[in-house]
Amino acid sequence: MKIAVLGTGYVGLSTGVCLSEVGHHVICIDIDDQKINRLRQGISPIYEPGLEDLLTKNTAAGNLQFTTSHQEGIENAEVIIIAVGTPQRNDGAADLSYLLQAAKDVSAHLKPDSIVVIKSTVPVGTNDYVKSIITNHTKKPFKMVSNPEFLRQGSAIKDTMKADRIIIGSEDKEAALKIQEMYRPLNVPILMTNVRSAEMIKYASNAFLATKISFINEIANLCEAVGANIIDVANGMGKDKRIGEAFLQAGIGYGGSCFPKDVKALLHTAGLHGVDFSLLRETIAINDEQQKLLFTKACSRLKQLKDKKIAMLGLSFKPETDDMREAPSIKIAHLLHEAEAKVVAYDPVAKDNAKKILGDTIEYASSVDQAIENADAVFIVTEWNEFKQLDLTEVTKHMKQPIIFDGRNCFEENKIRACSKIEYYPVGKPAIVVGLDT
Ligand SMILES: NC(=O)c1ccc[n+]([C@@H]2O[C@H](COP(=O)([O-])OP(=O)(O)OC[C@H]3O[C@@H](n4cnc5c(N)ncnc54)[C@H](O)[C@@H]3O)[C@@H](O)[C@H]2O)c1
Ligand SMILES: O=c1ccn([C@@H]2O[C@H](COP(=O)(O)OP(=O)(O)O[C@H]3O[C@H](CO)[C@@H](O)[C@H](O)[C@H]3O)[C@@H](O)[C@H]2O)c(=O)[nH]1
Repeated sequence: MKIAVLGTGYVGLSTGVCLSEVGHHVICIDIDDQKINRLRQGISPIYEPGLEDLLTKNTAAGNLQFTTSHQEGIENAEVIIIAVGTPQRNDGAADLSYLLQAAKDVSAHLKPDSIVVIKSTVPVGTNDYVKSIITNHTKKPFKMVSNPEFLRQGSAIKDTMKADRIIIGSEDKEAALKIQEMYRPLNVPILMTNVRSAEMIKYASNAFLATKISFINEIANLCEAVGANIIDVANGMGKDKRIGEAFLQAGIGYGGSCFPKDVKALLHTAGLHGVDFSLLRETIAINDEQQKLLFTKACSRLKQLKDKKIAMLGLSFKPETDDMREAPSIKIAHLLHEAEAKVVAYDPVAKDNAKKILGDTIEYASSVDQAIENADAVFIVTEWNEFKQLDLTEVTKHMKQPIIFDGRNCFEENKIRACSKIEYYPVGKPAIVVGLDT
């Protein structure tokens, strides 16, 4: 099938690369010529495991092309997938300006009877709105399908190739069957719905997962207060199939380009329809507080943060990505900066993106060793494998005071107790102090 993808971000690029891998002819279009130039050279503009290999392989095989020309990309395509950004507006609603421009770009070059697929996350009713825009800009017949995306950053290729489900929402059976055909080689479950249900499934899924995280974080805070252990509690809860083990990792809150904005957008949609979705307000409020947890604990333990050296391990919003959008590290860095602490951060891949947001609010180390040298405390912000594998005896030896605030519960108790001197503060579990009087 000849497919055009608009937008070579996390979603568009992963989708384009995977559809080419299963034998389709894909042309990816972006307005960012620097991205397209890099992609043409086989260089991925984002850090995403496995992406570059498939990119190089399918470009060489002739299945995958890149262009900045909407005409070149769209005029021969049977299926046009829109995967442009829908960021958050100041009032919490989704900003649809990129999408509406993309719709105009599509209508200018549409081949008759092609199918326009909206993969971007869009509020209920947006597909109908986009359909009216395209109809107003072209006389050619076309069909529309809503096909929201559920991949996670850091595992985008795996999530696309082995998706739990694909949602195809359309009022046009022929168009839905064609998109089903497009995905058939992936051999994953496909669910057909109407357009508005498809749009809602995306927001409901993200809001549910975000709420699950806020719920487990509140349980973790309660565990600390009553002397329970969140790891055992989450494990015990997760064994119940009705609850499930996934997304019960307590920590310093959710971040990223999706949960924060999508929960707010759903709340905004509810408000527009007179529904008071107070649960979502609480999900957001709990998350905002949880992101301050390490800072609050450090203030209480160290009393005065002024001129203290804090080593921040991890900047990206989760491991295996260089994405800094809504990363908890941003709030933590600002709080520490306001308290006049000296922050030295290390992240295996997110340093360049972090610099664009945090500038010289913090210093950037090029290794864990450099960050922790002579530190008064370590904050573990992102659970990169590199950090989970650290030898805590070595780490604490190089610190001024062996104090670790672990926002992602990276270490087993025996590893901590093997240290001769350490103060270790996890989330939702009792602190561990070895070899020190506190
Ligand atoms: N990032 C994720 O993990 C994820 C997962 C599922 C769904 N989503 C949703 O998918 C959508 C895209 O997210 P993303 O993270 O990939 O975005 P992104 O910001 O990484 O990429 C969007 C790309 O679209 C390009 N673009 C903008 N207007 C264009 C146009 N008119 N023609 C061609 N290209 C254009 C931009 O230059 C940019 O490269 C959003 O709606 C998001 O909510 C994201
Ligand atoms: O048990 C958990 C799981 C996740 N997180 C945090 O939640 C955030 C989001 O993580 P994750 O969902 O793994 O990454 P995303 O790439 O943001 O993916 C989410 O957002 C995407 C965009 O809509 C959806 O497609 C995915 O299905 C959805 O999981 C991160 O900050 C994680 O640290 C936790 O704190 N505890």
